[in-house]
Amino acid sequence: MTETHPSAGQVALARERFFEQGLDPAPWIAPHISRSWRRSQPVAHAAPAPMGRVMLDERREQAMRLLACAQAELEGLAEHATGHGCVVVLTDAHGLILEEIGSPDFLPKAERFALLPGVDWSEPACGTNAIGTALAEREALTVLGREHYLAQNSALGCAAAPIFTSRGGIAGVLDISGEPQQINQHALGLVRMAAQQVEHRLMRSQTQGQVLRFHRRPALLGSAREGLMHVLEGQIVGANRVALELFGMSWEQLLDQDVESLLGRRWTRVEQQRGLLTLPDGDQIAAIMEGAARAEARPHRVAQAALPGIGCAAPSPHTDAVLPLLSQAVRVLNQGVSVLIAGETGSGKEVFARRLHQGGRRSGGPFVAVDCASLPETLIEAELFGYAEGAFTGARRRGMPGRIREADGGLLFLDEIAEMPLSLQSRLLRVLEERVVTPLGGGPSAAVDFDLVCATHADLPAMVAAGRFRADLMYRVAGFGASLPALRERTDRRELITRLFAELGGSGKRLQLQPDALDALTAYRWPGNVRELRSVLQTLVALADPDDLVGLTHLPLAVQGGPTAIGSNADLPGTAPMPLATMTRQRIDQILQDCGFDVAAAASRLGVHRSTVYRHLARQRK
Ligand SMILES: Nc1ncnc2c1ncn2[C@@H]1O[C@H](COP(=O)(O)OP(=O)(O)OP(=O)(O)O)[C@@H](O)[C@H]1O
Repeated sequence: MTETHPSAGQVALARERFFEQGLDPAPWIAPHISRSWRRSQPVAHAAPAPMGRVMLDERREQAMRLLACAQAELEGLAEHATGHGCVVVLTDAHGLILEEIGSPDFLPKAERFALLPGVDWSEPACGTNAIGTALAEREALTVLGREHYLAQNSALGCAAAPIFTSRGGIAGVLDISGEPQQINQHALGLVRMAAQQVEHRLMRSQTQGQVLRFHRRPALLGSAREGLMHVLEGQIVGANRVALELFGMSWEQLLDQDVESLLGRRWTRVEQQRGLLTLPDGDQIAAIMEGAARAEARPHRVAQAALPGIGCAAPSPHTDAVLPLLSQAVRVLNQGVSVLIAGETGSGKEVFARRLHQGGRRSGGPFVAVDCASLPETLIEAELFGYAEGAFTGARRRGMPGRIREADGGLLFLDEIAEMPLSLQSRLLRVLEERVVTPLGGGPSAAVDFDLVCATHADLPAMVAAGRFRADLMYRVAGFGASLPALRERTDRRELITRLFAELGGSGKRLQLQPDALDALTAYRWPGNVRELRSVLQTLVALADPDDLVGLTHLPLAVQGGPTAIGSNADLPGTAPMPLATMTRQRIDQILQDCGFDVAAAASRLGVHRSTVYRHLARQRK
């Protein structure tokens, strides 16, 4: 984008035409600003508030790979920002600020503008601004002074660039903000280049298949300016923007193509091959095919301060036994098939759903999660399908679009789908078939397009047999079944424990998990699965002093060994295996009793959500 900036007078004129006379501001202002003002018209004028610490930590955790890969650029840009009285900001794919560093002079002002971690700077939340508008326009741009939609931001100047995923989605946004006069073409160039670097690192951190690297100038192979294609099982599953430019193709045209038909046979299934690649225009350029995620391409280590609670945030997907299932599920989801995730409580169903979203074709769209179990039956209909103005007593005056409409263009995650009331199942099925939602209380219907992922820990076929779940809906939602192993069944649990211990602060405090402790942690049955594991590890890290050796005696008694270790029969009466569900129910009852029926305490000991315990109690009452 080339930018010749309008003068302050021109912007003032454009504002008057648009805000006071309701006219098109276009002749006086950059086209992206006028498009954005029009999109921003429903935005409220209140200052956005930051989300709570716990929620923000969750969002950071979800963006772990982005944070790890962007750390070096954040630090590099911070040097420039500090020198110019500015701050650097990294957001996630939805415009939520994850990180902010920079000039101590500007940080207090940034706080006044709510330019803070945990604040949503998407266009729907804040109107025209560099972060939200770069997300909406999918390009690097500046928004200066009164070009901001909200007058309260008119003393701010920002340059932002989107960071693209290798499938054309958006992973996040890098932004430099300061006084408007500090933000110029140079700042824009810097964030644009930094975003390209982050994209390069994100792609080089792929762990499966091969990566083909190429450039017209062999000397630039290995730099962030090289073209990259990610090849998995003979198909092109990812590419960076340089590759698209060199091949003159869009992501839609390039992705999922057969690598042999595009590049010729010699580039398939060979690693460490150097040679000449023929571009569509006939030019031959230098290329290297290599195995994905070579050691030097690992994401940067994230500084402890940058990511509280997670020491070395770069996940180590080599140790992730769930990855093959995830990549299968992404493939089918990308073909429009619904995915049903099954697994015990705490086994990571929601985490899996979020990873599906991140890896899928709609990663740039919203991820909308609805927990069907936590909503009362009377509210779930309105929550899902929305309602028209004044549809029922207590309804918001202006109506509500509903979660299904919010998921348009993205992914709808229906957690605990088995808890969906029978009366609503047919309505949901109709929406899934017709892709049209009609709000409660009438009003116009809206077309919707989203990918669907559901989760359950119930036995859906048994519920169908018992007449509690519609068979047609089950077939519709369970196009592909992804069954997550319980933690005690995971073959990679030793590596997972080691990694999580490091990520949850163990590496930041330089703690060493002793072999006897690791053995006991690996042998424990983990009825609350990864959730329980995380809570035990977090406690261990919190209680340890820097440089401590963490041994067997530091572990909770239950984990130290004995009755609940894998392979022990202590949970089982006689030698007959007990169904898992019964075992889990008995354990919840036991812990509830131990805790004097304090649900919060029992949930924390079990390592599950309080809602899981409430659901368990509700089931007993039926
Ligand atoms: N692979 C993983 N790495 C790190 N943390 C994980 C992983 N999988 C799950 N967790 C953590 O475990 C906890 C439970 O995960 P999640 O909510 O996805 O489980 P669930 O199966 O949906 O649980 P429930 O059935 O109770 O809703 C969360 O804190 C999550 O961050």
